[in-house]
Amino acid sequence: MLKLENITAGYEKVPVIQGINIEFEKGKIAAVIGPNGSGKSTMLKAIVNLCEISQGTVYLKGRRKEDMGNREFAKQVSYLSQSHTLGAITVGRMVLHGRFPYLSYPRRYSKEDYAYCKRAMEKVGILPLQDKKLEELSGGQRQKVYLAMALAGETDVFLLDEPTTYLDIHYQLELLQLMKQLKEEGKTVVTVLHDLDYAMDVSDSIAVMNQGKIVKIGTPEEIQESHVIDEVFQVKAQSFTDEAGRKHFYFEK
Ligand SMILES: Nc1ncnc2c1ncn2[C@@H]1O[C@H](COP(=O)(O)OP(=O)(O)OP(=O)(O)O)[C@@H](O)[C@H]1O
Repeated sequence: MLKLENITAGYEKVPVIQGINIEFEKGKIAAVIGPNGSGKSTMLKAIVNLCEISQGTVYLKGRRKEDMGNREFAKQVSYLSQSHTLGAITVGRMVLHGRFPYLSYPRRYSKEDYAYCKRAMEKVGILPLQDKKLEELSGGQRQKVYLAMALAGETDVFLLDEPTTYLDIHYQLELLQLMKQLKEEGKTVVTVLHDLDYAMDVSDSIAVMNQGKIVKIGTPEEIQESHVIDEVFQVKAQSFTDEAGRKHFYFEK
């Protein structure tokens, strides 16, 4: 579905990620894990033109990204950023931005656009907040607004950079459920996660990054067995299996 071939990318001509080769499949959830500064966000940003690609090619459904218009690409790939700018804008208007790639002259949102936004706000439980201004919301509520904006695009691919940030434990679990639901709908989900338990639980595959490179790609089981987590995070990972048969991690230095 989405393929990165030999991607080198960074900021102001300084490469941050190098030689990235990975394919994200339809109807699968891929988690990206790695230490702070290892290049996880940069990899997602490279896909959506938020940093400079100096080498390599991004393919979407077999087509080179540079052969597609930005708008066409944005109709198929949405991106939830780790950091957000705040404007004096209502929740409803913000979520409508997710429909931006679909706007054509005279740049008026259609009934369909409003319906998609309503559905997205319902999915993340923020419909009652739609007339509130973003600046009046808590961090977690805002995170849900940006998530709804990403969902409103009804794209085939979702790139989510640390989507659980600011969310309380209840909504973190709801978000994992939402990702699984997107997968059931045949969507491709790529998510940067710091919580390794969540990454193991939700994903079909895990890419481990360190110092700008992907050092391992595998199923959660393969990653668990490989000791790569110990190496890149410089910890000793221990695990136990709960009564429901789920494996949990804890770490020692
Ligand atoms: N806008 C930018 N301009 C210059 N350098 C940047 C910029 N954004 C990130 N970097 C650098 O790129 C490197 C990788 O950062 P990136 O945000 O991709 O890492 P990350 O793995 O997502 O980290 P974290 O887990 O802390 O979010 C870091 O050294 C960072 O300082």
